[in-house]
Amino acid sequence: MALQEQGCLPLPALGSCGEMTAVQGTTVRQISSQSAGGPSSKRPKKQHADLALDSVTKRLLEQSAEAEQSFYQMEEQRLQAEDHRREAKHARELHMLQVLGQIFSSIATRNPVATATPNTATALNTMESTMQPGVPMSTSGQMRFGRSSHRRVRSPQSQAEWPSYHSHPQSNAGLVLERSFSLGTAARRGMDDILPLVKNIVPQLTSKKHKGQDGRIGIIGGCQEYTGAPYFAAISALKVGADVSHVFCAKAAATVIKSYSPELIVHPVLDSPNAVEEIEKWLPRLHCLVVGPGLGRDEMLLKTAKEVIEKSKARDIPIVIDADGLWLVAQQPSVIQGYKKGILTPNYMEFTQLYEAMHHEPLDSSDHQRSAMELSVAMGNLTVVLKGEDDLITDGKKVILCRQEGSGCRCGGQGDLLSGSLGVLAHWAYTSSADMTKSVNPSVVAAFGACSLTRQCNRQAFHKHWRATTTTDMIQEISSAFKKLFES
Ligand SMILES: NC(=O)C1=CN([C@@H]2O[C@H](COP(=O)(O)OP(=O)(O)OC[C@H]3O[C@@H](n4cnc5c(N)ncnc54)[C@H](OP(=O)(O)O)[C@@H]3O)[C@@H](O)[C@H]2O)[C@@H](O)CC1
Ligand SMILES: Nc1ncnc2c1ncn2[C@@H]1O[C@H](COP(=O)(O)OP(=O)(O)OP(=O)(O)O)[C@@H](O)[C@H]1O
Repeated sequence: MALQEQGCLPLPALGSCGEMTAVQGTTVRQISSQSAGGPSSKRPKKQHADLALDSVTKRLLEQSAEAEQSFYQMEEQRLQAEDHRREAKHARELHMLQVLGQIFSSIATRNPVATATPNTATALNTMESTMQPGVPMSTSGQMRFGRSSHRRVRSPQSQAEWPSYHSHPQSNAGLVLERSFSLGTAARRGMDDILPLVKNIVPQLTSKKHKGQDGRIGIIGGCQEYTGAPYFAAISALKVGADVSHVFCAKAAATVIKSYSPELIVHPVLDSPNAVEEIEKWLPRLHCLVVGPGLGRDEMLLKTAKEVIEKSKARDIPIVIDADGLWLVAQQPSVIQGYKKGILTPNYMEFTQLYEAMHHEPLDSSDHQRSAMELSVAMGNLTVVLKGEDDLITDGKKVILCRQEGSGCRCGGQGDLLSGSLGVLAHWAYTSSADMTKSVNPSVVAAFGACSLTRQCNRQAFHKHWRATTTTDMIQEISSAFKKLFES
């Protein structure tokens, strides 16, 4: 208004109105033709020109006001249309939720002792992918698929007990839902539920303990070709908080591994004729075994690894199997099949080999969760950690996703960091009371912790080193990543 009083036109109105520009053009022409007149007619012509200018300005102001008004009208109509569209979408989503609620209730009623079999799980996954979880239901952002469906279907008891999934038949049905939703928006919710359990298993640092009590970990691996992998696993175990880390490797690898770090205890025994006896001597002192990083595929080393696994099972310690150890399992599944404290950590390639070895048919790559559960069940409900864009953890009854943000840097050796860390966490999880893990499978809790930690290390190292990130850089981050995730 003030601008108009000063004779200035509102710019947006002028800019948005073609007619006005034309009027303005006329005005300019009129003014210039009038100012081209002779000196004798100066005064009357000037008065005439002033009058013309006044009327043109008035017209311009009127048109500007009209344009402004029509602009606001159009904007109001647009907003109304958007409101209608949003309301319709909201109503459709609500309807979908009601239908799903009914379906889930009927599943729970028809099958009160339902367990999360791969098939049910897959059916639910399919629904979930149709629902595109993660999309807010309303623009207010108050209601999201995972949470609202979850409220509708789970009984208060199962909700209170989650993630305890062995105790109550109804909680099993609720669990299936939890699982299906936990793969979407509530995957983060699932993470939120497991993370406190990982925190629970971390032992207190106290002056009352002696060396070794927080973990003595053994790594079976390291040969002529691969010295980095067992080192990464062993040093990661120490950095996570184990007190002692042993590496049982082939002679050719021992001096090299020792030279990387004085912290490690290195036994050059893996290719010696009495390898099993040499390693067996140490087993009573070990809390957990990690088999496979840098093991290679030499027949003799694999045979030794197999026998060491057998001896360790008899001692009831957790056994993490990674890398070439998984090759061994693919050849001879019985070596670990049915051993509840066994944890397999395949990457996708290793997973495919294992799956096909167990099922004698090609892997259906369209449903990783189902396949991972099937593999776990076929292995006797061993915990399987399928590493990838999301890490998928299952004991055949439930699937948990770890989506801790990592980075796009896939330097070799990250899996070794994971398996070494997992060794320590598995020891802590199995020596914690059931109360601490809320009766969740300790292997699952430990696996979730190790995956989160590895990914967080990857993220932190990547922030510092970008493309140059290596596993050594990630190992440097273990201390602060661990603190951030589990001690804050
Ligand atoms: N510094 C060291 O000492 C290190 C030693 N290490 C040790 O080396 C040993 C052998 O391990 P490994 O990495 O060569 O065997 P593995 O993982 O089967 O890859 C073989 C091929 O499979 C593929 N592939 C892999 N992942 C995939 C995926 N997600 N999705 C799809 N494809 C995938 C890919 O083939 P591509 O398709 O690229 O041709 C890859 O080349 C083992 O003992 C290990 O501990 C490592 O720990 C690294 C650090
Ligand atoms: N596409 C991905 N996006 C994000 N993180 C990933 C991705 N793939 C793997 N990771 C992470 O990297 C870690 C190691 O997985 P990876 O598949 O590299 O194992 P690996 O091949 O056995 O490793 P290694 O090189 O030690 O043999 C896992 O914790 C996983 O979370």
